[in-house]
Amino acid sequence: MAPPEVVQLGPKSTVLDLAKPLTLPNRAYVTFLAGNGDYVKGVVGLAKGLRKVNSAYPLVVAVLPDVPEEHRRILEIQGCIVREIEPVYPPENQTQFAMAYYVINYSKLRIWKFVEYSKMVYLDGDIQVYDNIDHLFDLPDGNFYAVMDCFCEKTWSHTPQAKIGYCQQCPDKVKWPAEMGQPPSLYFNAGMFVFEPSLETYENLLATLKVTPPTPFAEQDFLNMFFRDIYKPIPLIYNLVLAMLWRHPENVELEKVKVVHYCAAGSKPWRYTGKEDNMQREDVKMLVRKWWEVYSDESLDYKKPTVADGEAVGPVSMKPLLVALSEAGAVPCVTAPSAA
Ligand SMILES: O=c1ccn([C@@H]2O[C@H](COP(=O)(O)OP(=O)(O)O)[C@@H](O)[C@H]2O)c(=O)[nH]1
Ligand SMILES: OC[C@H]1O[C@H](O[C@@H]2[C@@H](O)[C@H](O)[C@@H](O)[C@H](O)[C@@H]2O)[C@H](O)[C@@H](O)[C@H]1O
Repeated sequence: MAPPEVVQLGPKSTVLDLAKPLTLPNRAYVTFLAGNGDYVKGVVGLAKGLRKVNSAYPLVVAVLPDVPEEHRRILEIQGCIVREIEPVYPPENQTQFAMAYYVINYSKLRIWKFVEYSKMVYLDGDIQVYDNIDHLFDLPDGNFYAVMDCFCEKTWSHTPQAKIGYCQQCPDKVKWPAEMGQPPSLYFNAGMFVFEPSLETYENLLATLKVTPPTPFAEQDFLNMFFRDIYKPIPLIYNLVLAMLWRHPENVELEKVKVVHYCAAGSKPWRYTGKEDNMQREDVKMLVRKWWEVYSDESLDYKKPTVADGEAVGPVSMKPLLVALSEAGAVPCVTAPSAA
């Protein structure tokens, strides 16, 4: 079976027509925060990680009403743009089909309403960015970009693919049997994706959800169904689902990974105890330490820029404009982030 076509990210080449007015691209990273628990630490870490890699775009945090004012203030002090959203619940009396813990994740769908942005990169709060990924915003419009997930963890034991040992990460190891029909469509992890906010898409998402019974992986299953025709896999360096380290080490070149997703049981750095399966692995312990190095680094705390600093006042950086101008040869070179 031919390996899935994974979008390759080549060097950026933008020719700018200076005759046209230069406008800052309205782009942003976005994450989702629910509850009054400790996920706020994950989001603070993400905000500091994006700053450490000189991301040109702000971080929007979509918060549910149950996120306390104190947590919202912490995020604003870290330069985040905090936006309250209403929860999204799947059809009544059917939520027992979704893993209860995931039902709240349907609320992620509200970010399609953020139409003041033309392109956004969604990142879960348990994700950390260790290398600049701004070039993802330049991927062609009209598609949904995300990294393929893995079906091998126990959380997938309910699925036909897990029952026969099939995984899209190694489709030739256990081939999908012809008698079971077509293999499952390529399936992405919904902890990270590149998308274009749109009211039309948003309305369509909610209308479709109303007639779609929940399934175990909640909004992740739903988004995979909804975007299956325009889903384009991108390399796993943009969302290393931690279990890939022990499930498919042959697919992982850890030194090239730009984004780490601490989604394996016990791997959330801010509550790490090392007691769960695989949590004593040297690579896991190194990645948890790496997360804490960013989270604890006070030099990465947000410092409100002033006009005197030559930066825009507020969380929007001048970098996109400077990069654009330098590519047009209009100002001394400001290097755009390297492509993957
Ligand atoms: O109590 C919660 C549970 C989830 N989340 C948000 O929803 C995302 C997805 O949930 P989780 O990380 O638990 O899913 P995983 O990727 O670990 O399966 C988190 O990263 C957070 O951004 C949250 O803010 N509070
Ligand atoms: O609500 C469903 C969630 O589904 C996904 O998490 C899963 C998935 O990655 C599995 O493959 C892992 O086995 C599992 O541990 C992990 O929790 C997304 O990361 C998360 O954002 C969210 O959409």
